[in-house]
Amino acid sequence: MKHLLIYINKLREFAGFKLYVNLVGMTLISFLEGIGIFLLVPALGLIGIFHLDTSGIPFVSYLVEPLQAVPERARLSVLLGGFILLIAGQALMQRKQTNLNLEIQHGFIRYLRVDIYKGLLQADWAFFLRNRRSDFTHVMTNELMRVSMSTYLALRLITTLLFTAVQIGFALWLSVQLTAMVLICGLAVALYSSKFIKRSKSIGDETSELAQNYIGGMTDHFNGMKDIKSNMTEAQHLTWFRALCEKMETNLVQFGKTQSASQYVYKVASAVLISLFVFLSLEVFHIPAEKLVLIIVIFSRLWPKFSTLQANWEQIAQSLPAFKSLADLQRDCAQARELDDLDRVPQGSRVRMKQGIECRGIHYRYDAGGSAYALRNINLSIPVNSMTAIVGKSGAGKSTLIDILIGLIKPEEGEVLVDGESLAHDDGFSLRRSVSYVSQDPFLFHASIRENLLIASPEASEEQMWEALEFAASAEFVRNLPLGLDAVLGDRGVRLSGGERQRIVLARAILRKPAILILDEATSALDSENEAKIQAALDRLKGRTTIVVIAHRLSTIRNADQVLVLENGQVIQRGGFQQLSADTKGTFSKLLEFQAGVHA
Ligand SMILES: Nc1ncnc2c1ncn2[C@@H]1O[C@H](COP(=O)(O)OP(=O)(O)OP(=O)(O)O)[C@@H](O)[C@H]1O
Repeated sequence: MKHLLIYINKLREFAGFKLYVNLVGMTLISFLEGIGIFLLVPALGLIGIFHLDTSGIPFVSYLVEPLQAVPERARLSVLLGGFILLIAGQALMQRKQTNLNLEIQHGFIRYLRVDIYKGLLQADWAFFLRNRRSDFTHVMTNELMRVSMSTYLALRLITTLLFTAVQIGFALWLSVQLTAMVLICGLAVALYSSKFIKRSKSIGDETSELAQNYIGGMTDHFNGMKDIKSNMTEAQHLTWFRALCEKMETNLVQFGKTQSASQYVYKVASAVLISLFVFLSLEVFHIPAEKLVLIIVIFSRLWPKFSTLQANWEQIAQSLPAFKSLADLQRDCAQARELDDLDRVPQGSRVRMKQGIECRGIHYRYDAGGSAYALRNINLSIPVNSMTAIVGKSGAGKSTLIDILIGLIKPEEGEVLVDGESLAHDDGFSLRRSVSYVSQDPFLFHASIRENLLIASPEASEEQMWEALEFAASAEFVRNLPLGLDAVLGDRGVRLSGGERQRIVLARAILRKPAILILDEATSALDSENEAKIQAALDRLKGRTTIVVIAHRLSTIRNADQVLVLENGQVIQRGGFQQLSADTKGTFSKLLEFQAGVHA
């Protein structure tokens, strides 16, 4: 419930005045709808179609008596004309209100989408390390739709309640005894039906879990389609998918059945109640026929409202887990927020490094309570415009060190300094803005090469793009593509070879004119010829840009000014390439020897 209130409040914040207009409109329409029928029966009686005495009925006689001033022959036409006007007015209001409804509902969905996406973008990298990506997709699609629909439904529920209260007021005016009796019966049915609400909530929990598994599974399967096809595990995946779909089907059918069961209870109760009601009115309370007709009219309109209230409430109860998922995600994003004002980021300043970057006493654990340190007491310096190579076995901590260097994750102990100054909050971003980072698993969008390049530097000219492609030894193959720069790459660049992908990503990194270029295994998929070309290009960059390279293939770092050897999260050796190769007892020369043996 707490979470439902949060989103009702958000809807109020988003829609403001429009929402109140809409709520009043909804109540008014229900009221007019009720009044039309409410007046028609006694009015027909008044003009002599029925023999009803309306003088004793409050409100009704007051409203329809002016009809008596109309000549008798014209009464029916005037009455029906008035009825048409009332309904037409109500239909017009309904149309306006439906349009306003649409605007508010879809606007609210857009508002939530942007709000959540913005929250995710503002969160730090550690947050993404802790969470499964497909869960974000799940929350932003299934759960968000359930939340926006049910928030709105909750507001409609309030207007239905209002309308119901007005109707009850009329009914009480007409007969306290009979109204009290109907209310007590209604309450008894509502109490009995509370089990349907509980059941809806637990079905909703399962709906959320199944939808989460569905999106998670789909994402994994489509990302791993090459593995599925090459290992021929299609049948196992189909079995998993079929079982999940069956559970989803059962879950939705169960919810539908719960709703129809509660509607059934209301329908049966309504028949029993009306019969009892008519019997008591005529046989016990001796209520006049015209009052009885009115009360029947009122309750025949009121009772469906009770069952609508029940159905809406079940729908909301079924969505409560979605409210919780959305609220939890927004809360977690807010707790992990590193960027306050997203719109400021692109215009932010870049660092002008004069001396270099330094790490002092850095410690880092992925699991804060655990004993495994990914980095332990790291002390190093990276001089400006030099080339530093970081080497070490798999799992030594190389990528973690890079993440700390560029401020993606914060060290548990120790600090990173730029030109001797600790990275204060905003300076951390100015450093990141000055870095071009090519990761082990570079990312290309399903768009043209041009769009992929421009995402890094929207202002770049055609000439600059070709220069960058030339640098990354990719100009030739791009020129040979039928559409050149406008060739579309496919999901994550799937239409290119691994080496071609790496070269495009490298070109994108260079196009940004970074102060610091970080290459994490960025040339691992290249053949010797293209790797040599990139080596030459990096050599030309030396002295103008600070370059940090992580490489398993040690031949690629021959020209590095400094080599840092990591093992178990610690720097165990440092020095120039030749110096470390000459130290025959050191780890570096052993790594070199091993690679020479492998490649011999
Ligand atoms: N997201 C993560 N959550 C938990 N532990 C992690 C995570 N990423 C890395 N680690 C652990 O931290 C340690 C250092 O990992 P890191 O990726 O920095 O090594 P690496 O030297 O870059 O390895 P590789 O050469 O294989 O890429 C490893 O023990 C790894 O298992």
